[in-house]
Amino acid sequence: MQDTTPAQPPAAIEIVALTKRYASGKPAVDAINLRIASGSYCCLLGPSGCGKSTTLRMIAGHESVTSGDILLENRNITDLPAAARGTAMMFQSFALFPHLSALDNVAFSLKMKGVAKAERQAKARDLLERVAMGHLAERKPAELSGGQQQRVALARALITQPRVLLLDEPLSALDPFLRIQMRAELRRWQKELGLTFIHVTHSQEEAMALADTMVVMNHGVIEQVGSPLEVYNRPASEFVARFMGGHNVIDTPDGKVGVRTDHLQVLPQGSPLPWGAQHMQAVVTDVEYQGTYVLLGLQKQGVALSANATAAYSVMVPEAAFAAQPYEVGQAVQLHWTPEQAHPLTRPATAPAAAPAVATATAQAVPA
Ligand SMILES: Nc1ncnc2c1ncn2[C@@H]1O[C@H](COP(=O)(O)OP(=O)(O)OP(=O)(O)O)[C@@H](O)[C@H]1O
Repeated sequence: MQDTTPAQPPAAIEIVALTKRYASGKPAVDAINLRIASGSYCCLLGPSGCGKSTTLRMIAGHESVTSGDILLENRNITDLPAAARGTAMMFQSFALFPHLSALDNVAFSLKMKGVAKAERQAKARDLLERVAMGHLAERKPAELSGGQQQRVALARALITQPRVLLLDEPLSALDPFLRIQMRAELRRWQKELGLTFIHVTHSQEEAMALADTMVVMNHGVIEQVGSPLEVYNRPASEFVARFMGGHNVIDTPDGKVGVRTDHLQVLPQGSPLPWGAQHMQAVVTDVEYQGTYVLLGLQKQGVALSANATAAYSVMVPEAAFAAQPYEVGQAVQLHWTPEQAHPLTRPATAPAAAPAVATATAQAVPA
């Protein structure tokens, strides 16, 4: 019989039951399974201490593995030294040598390998040209802007011709404006080079902007793997819904559900509800003007409000709708939503993932 199963894109990295235990107690990374498609941009995302950097360092070979396996294009690299893996790492601070020119920084690893000066400098110059830094090749890092240093760091990582580029918070040293600009450059480089990028970040916004696939981690386990659209629209757990932001977690008789702040609707008390709508009574606790919309903070009716209490629910009301029907702090209202807009949150916030099948991180577009 013919096999009609769609072929999976080849995996650049496959992680099988990978565990890291630093000391007794809960592992920093707890038996995670993950498959990262070749040529994709994958972001490992999660709060501080969730195990994302440890995972990246184990892939890089900068951290030993307690148990489990790491495969790069079907080659088991778990116990190989970092330089023999086919990966390269780009760090948060770029880690450029301050006393070396951009050219010598890029050529450095070839020098360590004993490559002749003319050859290594030609390769380094070629890579600096590729990242539009050829004209600044003789400058020292201190004479370069943050964005230029990042380009040098990228060229330096690429000179070893890695199959997979690992990026540990590569944008966090940049100011907010430059961060957004360099984010776009990283994305463009990844597509142009056709390499697999694995990028660690704690920023939801950064991961959403960059990733083909987001891997959301918490307490050493993977909570969810999916495209930014899938993760944002269908958070799998209460943790993911709260961590991604823009969602309300609502207790219903059938369990907790997630409803986006722009999908939750508000009506004055006593107004007729749309047919089939699910609803609850609430009190307005905050009214914030945000330009194109007004953000209402609300609390379930009957819950005592203290001065420092944060709103339990948020609703985005378009500016024009708020002008037509304004709301005030202290006002009793009805919140409603359609069943289609409510996504069941299957797991409690801190429970470890159920025994996972190998989660697959697929590319949306795999450049040649
Ligand atoms: N060298 C180490 N020795 C002992 N514990 C460590 C070590 N490195 C990390 N840990 C612990 O392992 C857990 C995961 O750390 P990890 O650095 O991977 O988290 P992270 O998600 O990258 O956090 P951050 O965003 O703060 O860097 C944390 O509880 C951390 O304290």
